[in-house]
Amino acid sequence: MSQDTLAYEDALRIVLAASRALPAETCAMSACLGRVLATPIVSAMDLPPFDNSAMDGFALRGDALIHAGTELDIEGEQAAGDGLTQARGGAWEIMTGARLPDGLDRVIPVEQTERLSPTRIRLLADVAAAQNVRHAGSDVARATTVIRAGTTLAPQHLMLLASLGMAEVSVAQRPRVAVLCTGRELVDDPAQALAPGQIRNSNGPFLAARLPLAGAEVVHVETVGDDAQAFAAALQRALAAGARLIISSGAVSMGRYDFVPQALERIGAQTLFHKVAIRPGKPLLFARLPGDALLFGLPGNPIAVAVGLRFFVEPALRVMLGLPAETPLRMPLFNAYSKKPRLRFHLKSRLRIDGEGRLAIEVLDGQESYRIRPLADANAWAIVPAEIDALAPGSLVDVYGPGHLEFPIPSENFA
Ligand SMILES: Nc1nc2c(c(=O)[nH]1)N[C@H]1C(S)=C(S)[C@@H](COP(=O)(O)OP(=O)(O)OC[C@H]3O[C@@H](n4cnc5c(N)ncnc54)[C@H](O)[C@@H]3O)O[C@H]1N2
Ligand code: MOO
Repeated sequence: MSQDTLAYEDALRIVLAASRALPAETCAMSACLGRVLATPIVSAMDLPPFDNSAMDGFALRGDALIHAGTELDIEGEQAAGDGLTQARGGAWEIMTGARLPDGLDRVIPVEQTERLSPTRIRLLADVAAAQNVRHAGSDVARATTVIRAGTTLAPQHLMLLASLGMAEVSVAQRPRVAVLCTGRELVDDPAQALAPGQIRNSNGPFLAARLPLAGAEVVHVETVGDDAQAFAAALQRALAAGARLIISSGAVSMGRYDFVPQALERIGAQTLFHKVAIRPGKPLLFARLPGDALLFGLPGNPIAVAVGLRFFVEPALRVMLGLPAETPLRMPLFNAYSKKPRLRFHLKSRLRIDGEGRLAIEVLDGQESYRIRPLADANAWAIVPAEIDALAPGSLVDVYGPGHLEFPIPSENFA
């Protein structure tokens, strides 16, 4: 390994140190799905807001257990939505969710009663105090923290926010990101026929699709030829569009047209590292641009782009969003695996379940960084550290989901 090739852990440390948490902004409840909460949600009210019935039945009161066989007059009716009602005993016909009339303390379900006349019932079961009553504040008490800062808001959080009547929340600003694909072989327009030597741009659509799932906002996407000047001009357009993070693909390796390092030097960027002891994606470059935007120069091979995004850009996005470092899952390996020493491998993998519902991780065939078909079959990444050369089936490996906000979803059974 050449001296300027960093271990992944050292490179990651540099990425994390260069990344800054973004300030919070206010977001309407209707638009906050998937955003990261910046300030904890503290309930300003009780949930339920009032004592109410868990059953359709009759609300009663008593100082002790009311015994089966007791007969009571029906004094009134309370349906969901009915407001304040004062009761002085007797039986009140009540519906599920209806506010318990003041003065009553328990509910007997209608099927445990016998109707003696239109105005009188007999109880067919004992009724204890508080039975079938959902008390005010029993789910959420006023002034308690109900959603922690750093939570990625999902529909179940919106259920809670809606119940609390919250119109807006404070969320971390989304990192604004630009995607620049380099290479004069690239064709963006699907309607354009490929000339000899040309290929379609697949990194651009991949990055533009993955970044929003990772919590970022894509503000600029551009394809540029193999030309340092054109690249520098595209960088300026990306910055003008508000990007604070720029992801480029290609032109960071050893070829004659691998101009990204020189272009960065020319605009006065500070290269923080170039080349990491990983596969794929070894020639990955990380720089700070004048004005403090960050640039990840991802190697052009499509799987190097996917790995660069998942294991370098996404950890930076987590810092910007105020999220802690990820903890990988530990999973038994389904198949044996061996690799080249001294490089950390990021493997296209599939989380699978066996007949008993046990999880295992299968390293897929076709790990070369130009092969995109296995990525389409993958639902996870397995990591084999630099110092390990071979693993037997059943060995535990670190597993990451397809994106830092996504849990890997196991695919069909082995059999
Ligand atoms: N002499 C050496 N050659 C290479 C080395 C090396 O160490 N010494 N490293 C190899 C590795 S590893 C990688 S990864 C690549 C990275 O190269 P670049 O970042 O300079 O990328 P390009 O040469 O521009 O492209 C590589 C490959 O990817 C295709 N590509 C590029 N952009 C796209 C896109 N937007 N969509 C689809 N495919 C794309 C491009 O056509 C090339 O096939 O260098 C190795 N070489
Ligand atoms: O690191 Mo490169 O991505 O192996 O092909």
